[in-house]
Amino acid sequence: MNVALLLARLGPLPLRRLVVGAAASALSSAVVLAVVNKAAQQIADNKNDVVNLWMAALFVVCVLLYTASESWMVARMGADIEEAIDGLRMRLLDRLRHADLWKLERFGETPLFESITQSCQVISMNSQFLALSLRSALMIVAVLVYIAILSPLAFLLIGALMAVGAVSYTRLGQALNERQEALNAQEAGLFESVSDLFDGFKEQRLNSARSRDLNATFDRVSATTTTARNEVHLHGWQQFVFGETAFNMMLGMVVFVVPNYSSAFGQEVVKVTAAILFMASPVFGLMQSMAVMGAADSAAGRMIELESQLDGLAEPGASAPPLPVPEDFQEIRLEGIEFAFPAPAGEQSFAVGPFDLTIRRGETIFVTGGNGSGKSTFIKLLTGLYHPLRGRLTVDGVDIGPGRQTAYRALMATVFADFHLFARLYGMDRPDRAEADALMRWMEMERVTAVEGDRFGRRDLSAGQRKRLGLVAAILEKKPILILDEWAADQDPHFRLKFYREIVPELKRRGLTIIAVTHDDHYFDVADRRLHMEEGRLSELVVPQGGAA
Ligand SMILES: Nc1ncnc2c1ncn2[C@@H]1O[C@H](COP(=O)(O)OP(=O)(O)OP(=O)(O)O)[C@@H](O)[C@H]1O
Repeated sequence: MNVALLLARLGPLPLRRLVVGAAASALSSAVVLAVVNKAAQQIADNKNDVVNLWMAALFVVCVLLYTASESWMVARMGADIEEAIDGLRMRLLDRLRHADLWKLERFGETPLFESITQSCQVISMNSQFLALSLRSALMIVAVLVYIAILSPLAFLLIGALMAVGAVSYTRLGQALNERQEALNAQEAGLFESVSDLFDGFKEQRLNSARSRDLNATFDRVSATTTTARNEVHLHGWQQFVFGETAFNMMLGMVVFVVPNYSSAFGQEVVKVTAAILFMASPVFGLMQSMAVMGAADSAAGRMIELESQLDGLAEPGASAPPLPVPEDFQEIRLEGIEFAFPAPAGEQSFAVGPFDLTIRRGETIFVTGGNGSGKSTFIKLLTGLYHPLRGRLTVDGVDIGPGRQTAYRALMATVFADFHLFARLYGMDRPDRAEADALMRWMEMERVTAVEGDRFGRRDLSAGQRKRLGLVAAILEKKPILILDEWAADQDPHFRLKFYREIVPELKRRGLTIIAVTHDDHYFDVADRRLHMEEGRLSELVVPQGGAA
């Protein structure tokens, strides 16, 4: 039981509380049955309707005990399961924050997103059924014990019928689970197609052939999802009807089979029949909650499995004790650094390096090269986001091993080509108001939005405007190294000129080491050095002298 495993992570107390609550609830309601049967028999034996007040008092106590234990158990269980989900969700997010970029890219974000949002919801909505299942199961056991006391033969026959029924019911449940898994896979496909529609909305609106083709795919995926869902409903009902039939068979056995083998049974038949009817609520409750629990349980299983998968995505040496890297470094050196993307079968893998390079403090370095030549991959290696297959990275001769990765990355502020503008300026407590305003004016953004506290007032901006805010945030970080990947690609000619002729030189004057990937050959003269990438190989080219536009 994955939900129980999840609960067990909080320590033994929640599971103990669950068992105690379920046992108290089951026992008190079984005693209610025994008291009612006994009182009814007393009235029948005495042939009068005098009420036994002791019995009445015991009845009231048991009903109150049942109500209190049931309410307490479900409320506690809800709180405990929410705490367990919160703990697991935070562990998943923590592992995700510390995941290795390259491994994460290969893993893909869909299972993570699905698990952290939908699975938590499914567990949270259905987990109280674990308490109800346990209570129902214990109640069935208590009633069976009561039947055993009344008539051992009836108990044996009913017990045997229930055992056979339970095995068949579980088998039907397994078949249902397989169909549920198939449905989950179909729904994931549907989700992917809908994401495609959102992500490519403009493209499909402009091209009716593409739109029709996309619709045909929806049609197919939606139809197979519907068939899978129908299968699940059908098997769910078949399982339920089987359960009801087995229950009716028990009643029939009590009145049509047991009396043939026990002459004394005549005195207990009414009580046993009442006991079986009393079992209807826990039996059907158990059947229903098992079906619902299946979804919660497989969601919990997915989350637990994802947790261990995320363990596998951890950065090599992530647990090494953190070591410092000098902020006033003089040079970063790459020696024989190599990296390769594994290729699908039959295709050639893309490899970069070996890179042998020294970057001196305060230099402005442009990285140029054609599309797909490996510039972004080089930047990911330089920033320590990708780990080289071979080679070493040093800062002032100190190896950037696992323990120094965090301090090394902390030297850099970046605006990647696919950068994300965060909702808040995370990691910056209170950016200096005057400095932030001056930067907004420098980026010619003061009429568009402003830094308000620790966030930008607006984020619904054009690609070029968002890049300007990204640069404001990067400068506010006050890191000695600034890394920009095709920053100016989205800028208009006026601001592109300003960026290369004014902003970059001023940032260099302030002492920043700037490494910028660029295709803007009009401005290559701005750099101190130009590194050129071709098919994963880096060479240094001569920088042209002086330019005006
Ligand atoms: N996550 C990845 N998985 C597999 N291959 C990748 C991955 N990222 C990049 N590549 C491959 O590496 C090569 C270089 O990609 P990279 O993004 O470094 O090029 P680039 O020079 O920055 O290109 P552009 O100028 O178009 O941005 C590409 O051919 C691409 O197929």
